[in-house]
Amino acid sequence: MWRRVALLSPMISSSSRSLMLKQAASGLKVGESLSTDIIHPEERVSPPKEKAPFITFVLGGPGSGKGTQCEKIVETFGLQHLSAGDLLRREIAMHTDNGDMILNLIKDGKIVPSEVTVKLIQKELESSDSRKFLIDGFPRTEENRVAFERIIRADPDVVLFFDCPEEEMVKRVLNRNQGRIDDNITTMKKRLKIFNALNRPVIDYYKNKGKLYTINAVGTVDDIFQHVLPIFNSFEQLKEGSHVNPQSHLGPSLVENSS
Ligand SMILES: Nc1ncnc2c1ncn2[C@@H]1O[C@H](COP(=O)(O)OP(=O)(O)O)[C@@H](O)[C@H]1O
Ligand SMILES: Nc1ccn([C@H]2C[C@H](O)[C@@H](COP(=O)(O)OP(=O)(O)O)O2)c(=O)n1
Ligand SMILES: [Mg+2]
Repeated sequence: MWRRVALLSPMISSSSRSLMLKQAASGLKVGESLSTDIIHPEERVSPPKEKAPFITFVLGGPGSGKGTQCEKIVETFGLQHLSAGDLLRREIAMHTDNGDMILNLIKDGKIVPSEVTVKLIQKELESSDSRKFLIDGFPRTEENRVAFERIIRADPDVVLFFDCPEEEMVKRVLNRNQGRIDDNITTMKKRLKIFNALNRPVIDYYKNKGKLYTINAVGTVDDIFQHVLPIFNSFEQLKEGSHVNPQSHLGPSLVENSS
């Protein structure tokens, strides 16, 4: 579990980490007392080097098909899907302390404070046994992005951007039929404005870092997935343990890595 990865957990201070390591080295369980605090360099144990988890951010306007493509990626490559929107909607459904605040923001097409969303994502990451994640609908703002870096202390390996014309996104959202409070034309117009103002800078940020894969999100679900496949196929660590043997039907030239 991620919880065990001291390197990625800002909640474990370096001093308590070193205490835990000393205790592990001496055969004591965490929590049992240690008689001395002095440890000689030659006695130091290195922490086991766990590989950082593989993180994909999935970006795109409302209705661009993020959730739909995530389902297909999960089926093929076995990544764990974390939808920021689903996590927030779960807070509303569970009537948590933040539930009403989240409901009002979502109804109005606005973005929930980053701290709230990142903490929800953090809980999921830390309680998961998976080592590869699809974080869908996040980061939606530069503030989201910076909060993730500060709290989770990790960077994405891949950033997918499903590029879809507004007209098509509006059509899809109005036909989504999932009973969502924000699937109406008034909220959708607000969401598109916020997407253009706040999500575009995040997309540009990852483009400049060479991590952005822009995918034309118009076409059938299967056609679009054919453009997603080669991206994930190019990462060896995703092939191990994937649910099916992923076949790449397209050459990489059809995927635009906008670096
Ligand atoms: N390629 C596509 N063509 C037509 N409709 C699509 C396509 N991909 C998804 N949809 C539909 O559009 C709606 C929005 O898709 P969804 O995956 O929820 O988008 P997002 O998560 O980006 O908001 C859903 O009803 C979905 O079934
Ligand atoms: N990082 C995020 C993700 C979603 N939200 C809120 C605001 C969004 O309009 C809603 C719905 O997000 P969701 O990703 O489910 O929406 P779409 O699938 O793109 O239609 O949740 C947020 O405040 N911050
Ligand atoms: Mg979605």
